[in-house]
Amino acid sequence: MLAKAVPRPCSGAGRHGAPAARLWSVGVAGGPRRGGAGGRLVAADAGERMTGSEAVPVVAVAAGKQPVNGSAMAGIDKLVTSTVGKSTNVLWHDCPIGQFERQELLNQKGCVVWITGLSGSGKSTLACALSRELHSRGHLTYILDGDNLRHGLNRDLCFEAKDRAENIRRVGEVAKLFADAGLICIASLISPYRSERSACRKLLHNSTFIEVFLNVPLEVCEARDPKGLYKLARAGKIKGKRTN
Ligand SMILES: Nc1ncnc2c1ncn2[C@@H]1O[C@H](COP(=O)(O)OS(=O)(=O)O)[C@@H](OP(=O)(O)O)[C@H]1O
Ligand SMILES: Nc1ncnc2c1ncn2[C@@H]1O[C@H](COP(=O)(O)OP(=O)(O)O)[C@@H](O)[C@H]1O
Repeated sequence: MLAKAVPRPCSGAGRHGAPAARLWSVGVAGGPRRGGAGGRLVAADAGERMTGSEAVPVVAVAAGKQPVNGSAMAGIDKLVTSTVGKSTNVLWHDCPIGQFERQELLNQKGCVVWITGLSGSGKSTLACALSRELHSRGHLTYILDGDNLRHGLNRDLCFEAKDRAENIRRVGEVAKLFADAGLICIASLISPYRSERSACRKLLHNSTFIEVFLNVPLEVCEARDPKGLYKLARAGKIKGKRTN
């Protein structure tokens, strides 16, 4: 069923000429949907459109400038920016079209099916079969396959432990975005570290996270060895194929 939602602009919206103080309030850390590490900006009057001049303060604050009394920014009582990782002065922008509205549009719930297992255990095959089946039932899916992602997003990573951990972290973040978009996201990567998989599960606190372990014995995977990786590993020609 299609959503009843009328298209509305994103956060920080306000009627042209209206005092900016009406437009924003600092919201509710740990509110119902999501939030950054610090406080977050909530559109108090999000049904109205922001004009170019009103947009300046957000840009200015996002750039780390302080509001000045009597300036165009004087009406904004308080904008809270956060330091997140290596990024300073960043702001969380909310939009009235959120996960709920997108899910309504798609008539499905966003979630992540995370398939983990040894190389050759059948992750890609299962991901593809699941995607095909769900697609035939009218569900929108997207596969995040470890092999495929290493052709682009993760091409800078190798197979040392820290790179695998970063690989898993990035895929978790992308999976979170897909689930937030309302899709059924199927992630299929070796993801050998329990701690990293748990971190991904925690990231997905707004969506269902289903972990599927393909419990296929090493000997079976090695006998399949479709890419010849086990052979190379046994010959000492590649490293880092251990899981723990
Ligand atoms: N050590 C090493 N050297 C070379 N190639 C390797 C190595 N480990 C994995 N692979 C191949 O990379 C594919 C993707 O791995 P992943 O990103 O899923 O691995 S991980 O989650 O980061 O551990 C992975 O895909 P699958 O075989 O489909 O699992 C392998 O083909
Ligand atoms: N359930 C299964 N039974 C037997 N062979 C399988 C099964 N699933 C996958 N395979 C085969 O195993 C090999 C590895 O499968 P693949 O999906 O590429 O594994 P992974 O993505 O885990 O590396 C392929 O040749 C595939 O056809």
